[in-house]
Amino acid sequence: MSKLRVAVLGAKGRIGSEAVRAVEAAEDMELVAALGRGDKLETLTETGAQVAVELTTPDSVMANLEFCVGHGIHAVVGTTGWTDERLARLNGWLSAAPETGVLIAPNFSIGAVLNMKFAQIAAPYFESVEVIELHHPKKVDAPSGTATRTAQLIASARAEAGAAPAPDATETALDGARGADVDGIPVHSVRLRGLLAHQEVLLGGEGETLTIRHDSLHHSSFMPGILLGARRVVSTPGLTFGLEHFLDLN
Ligand SMILES: NC(=O)C1=CN([C@@H]2O[C@H](COP(=O)(O)OP(=O)(O)OC[C@H]3O[C@@H](n4cnc5c(N)ncnc54)[C@H](OP(=O)(O)O)[C@@H]3O)[C@@H](O)[C@H]2O)C=CC1
Ligand SMILES: O=C(O)C1=N[C@H](C(=O)O)C[C@H](O)C1
Repeated sequence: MSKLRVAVLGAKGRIGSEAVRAVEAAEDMELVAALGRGDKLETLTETGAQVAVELTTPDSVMANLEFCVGHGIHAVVGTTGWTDERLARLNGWLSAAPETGVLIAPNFSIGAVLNMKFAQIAAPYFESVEVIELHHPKKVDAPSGTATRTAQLIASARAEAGAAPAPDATETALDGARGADVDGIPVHSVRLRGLLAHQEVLLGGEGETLTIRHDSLHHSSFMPGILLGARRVVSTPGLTFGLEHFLDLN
């Protein structure tokens, strides 16, 4: 059986360098390109890449995806910074390339995907819900893509169930004291040396609390999800948002 031809974009970065090693170690894959900033995207077509694993930065991801989709190269994307406007642009490119697949995964680790799923299930049953994400201090953005997605999923689960908005402070002495507001859910970001990627969803009701916590302790936690994404995206045209769709969790 021929091997899946995979390229990594952002190959010198924290997660990209780990992805290079994971693809090289996968028996059913061949690493055909490992690109850093400034490297030519044409390498992807020259090397016959079938899947590009995109692990760069929010300022680079759109140009990379425009090239990939425009050349029929499937993409597995971990890079953050997704807005409705960016998703609409990506969907526009995909509509002109109906056989091409793109997976955007806010988080590739199974524990983080389950953290989001469990939070979604629990959210309607508690009066109060808040998200705390904790990351290494070199992380480029805040809040994390995972926390933003978690809050969106929580908010839609609560809206569907007809849950009332959580009670909140009527006054704050300092801006930011209640975190960022993502669809009505407070999201708090901690940046701390020694950490990698962590998230707590705190839920509170009458006389009880529930805490759903996940810890990524090493970038290896993201690798099975990236490899699964690469294997599945080639037969999944269009945009898939969230690894849970490839884990059949929905
Ligand atoms: N979905 C998930 O599970 C995960 C997602 N992430 C996300 O992945 C992204 C990268 O994170 P991280 O590895 O920590 O960041 P790093 O800054 O360590 O890595 C990003 C790398 O991409 C390079 N780069 C920038 N632009 C381009 C380009 N146009 N082509 C090729 N390479 C480029 C950077 O080069 P230079 O240094 O020269 O700018 C850098 O080497 C972030 O958005 C992060 O949030 C991270 C972990 C897990
Ligand atoms: O930058 C990181 O490190 C991570 N980024 C992703 C995010 O923003 O959610 C995934 C994970 O949290 C690690």
